[in-house]
Order: sequence, then C-alpha cells, then structure tokens
Amino acid sequence: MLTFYSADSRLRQARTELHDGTLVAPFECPERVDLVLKQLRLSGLGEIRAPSAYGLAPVLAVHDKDYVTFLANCWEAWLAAGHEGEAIPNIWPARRMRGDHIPHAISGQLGYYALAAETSISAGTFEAAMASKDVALGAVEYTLQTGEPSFGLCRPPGHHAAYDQFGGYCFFNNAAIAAQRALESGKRRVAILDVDFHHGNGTQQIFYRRDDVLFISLHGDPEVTFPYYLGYADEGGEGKGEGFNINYPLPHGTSVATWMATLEQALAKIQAAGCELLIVSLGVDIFENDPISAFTFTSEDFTNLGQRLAQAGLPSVFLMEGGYAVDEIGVNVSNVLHGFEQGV
Ligand SMILES: NCCCCCC(=O)NO
Ligand SMILES: [Zn+2]
Repeated sequence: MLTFYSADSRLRQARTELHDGTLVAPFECPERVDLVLKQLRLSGLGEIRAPSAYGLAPVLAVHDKDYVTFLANCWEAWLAAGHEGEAIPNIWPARRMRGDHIPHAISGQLGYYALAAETSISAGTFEAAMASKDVALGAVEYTLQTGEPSFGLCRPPGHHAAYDQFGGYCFFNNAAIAAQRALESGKRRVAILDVDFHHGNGTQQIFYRRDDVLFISLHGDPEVTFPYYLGYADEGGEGKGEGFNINYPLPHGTSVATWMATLEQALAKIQAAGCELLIVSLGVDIFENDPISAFTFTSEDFTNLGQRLAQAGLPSVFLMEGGYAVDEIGVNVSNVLHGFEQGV
C-alpha cells in the first residue's frame, strides 16, 4: 500500500495543551508520525511518497474563506497584539451573547473560530495544516487514478474541523477535502467512515445537508466524551442529507465484539447507499491503552479491523486522525493497513 507523507507535518511544534486544568505537552505530538513512519518502513507496507502542493482551492471547497484567512494570520496577529504564550482561546460567543459578529481583536477571533481550548495555535501550525491536506489529496488522487488503496499520514488530523471552526487538534478537515476532490473527479457518492474514538463533528457538519457523502461514525458516547455537543444517534442529516449521516455512539469500555458488530451495521449502510469510494478517518485512539480515550482495541484487533474493511470491496483511502499511545501507534496503524492488504 502506498503511503503519502510530508515532512512539513513537523512544522506544527505546539508546546502547550490545556488538559485537566493544566498546560501540558500536547498529546498530538510530532513523534506520532515518526513512529508510524518507522513501523511502516520496518513492516514493508510499501512506497512512502511526498504529495504535490494543491494550494488553497481544495480547502476553500469545504471551508469558509474568512476562516482560512484567520488561520493563516492568527499567529502573527497574536504576537502583534503582544501576547506572551501560544494562541489559546479563553472567550467564546457563548449562549445569550452575539454569535453573528466577528470581533477585531485576535482574542475575540480565536474564540469565534475555536471549538475548544485544548488546541493552541503557534508558529508553523498553518503550514503544517496545509501540508496535511496535501497528504490527504495525494492519497485520494492516487486511489482515484489507480483504484489501489492508499494511506495519508496526515498531521495535524482533521475530523473535528468544521466549515469555519478548528479544535480537537484539527484545522482543515482532511477527509472532507479528500471526499470533495473525489466528487469533483466524478464519484457520485463517497462514504466517510470515522473509526476514531471521538466523533467527527467537523465532518458531520460539513456534509450534514448533502446526500453525496455518507458520513458514518462509531465513537465514544458524547454524553461523556469530547466533543460532547454533537455525535448523538438522532443526528440523521437534514434536507437532502436526511439519512446520510449515521452516528453510533458507544459507551466507554465497549467490547471489541460489540464495536465490530456495530461496524457490520455501518458497512451494510455503506453498501446499501451505493458508495463508490471509502475514506476511513483512521483514529487509532480506540486502542485499550490510549491515554485520553476509553475503548478496548488490542493491537491484534486492528489487524482484524483492516481485514474487515477490505471485504467492503471499495477503493479505499485511509487518513490518519487520532491515536496518542505513542509507543504503540506505529504497530496499531500498520496492523490496520497490513490487515486491509491481507483481506483484499
Ligand atoms: N480534551 C481534548 C480531546 C481532543 C480529542 C482529539 C481527538 O483524538 N479527536 O479525534
Ligand atoms: Zn480521537
């Protein structure tokens, strides 16, 4: 299987994450990608290729122009305003305030565009996000051209990024950008299957009123799991999108057997919808030892997951999302991809 990767993913060198009331070293760290690369090379998955630069057009196909401009300028504006640390929001257009106006001050803009406070912006964040969506585009272009599966080693991840919102370590929605490119290349319907522990609220939001992307997510119950405010089973899409958004919230500690049985339901929906491409938002934070998650996958279970996805029989693109058990992330990602190749 071909892997797309960009060294520019290391340009994001955030120093802080607000976690449990403390500024800690970010869980979404550059070492995650190094260790995945190391294991893919060790296990001989296949060629590792740098993507072309696709520019802003594919980003603007799914994200708001002013939001993209904000991301491009945020760090400089934050420094120009004399702030000491990394750009972290601490005020939002909360309920009973105005949400229809974007303030001039960068602190106000941060809160307007931020989903949550854990994701700092600093030097290189925008450039890394641009490289990450190029990795996703390289992977989907390859699969569209060859029908062969591909893996986009995306960093930063993307599935929490909405039309005009960042957070959950995400800035551009790589899976949405890839799906949009596939539709523009002639696919009539694309499935995005999100297996990350956390709900892909951004992906859901982008396609919620559309029937050309079927978004299906298995994730920790938002009653007790980030992002809390989206990802419930009653969110089925709106307008033309009715029936093309399917959430499977699952309790913390869900067994792998239950998770895999739920996956069967998801794969049946994908088949019934006549999807012509499968994009997998591959978060391996469903691993039993993930530091911020609560599912129970062992490393061996990831191999079974890959094998089962291959049996869906669709051209498939895997895009890296979460996964923070750094020591095992390489094996866990590699097992999914090798499992897929075994299952073909
Ligand atoms: N407390 C912030 C949790 C961010 C979750 C990031 C992630 O893995 N999303 O898939
Ligand atoms: Zn996650």
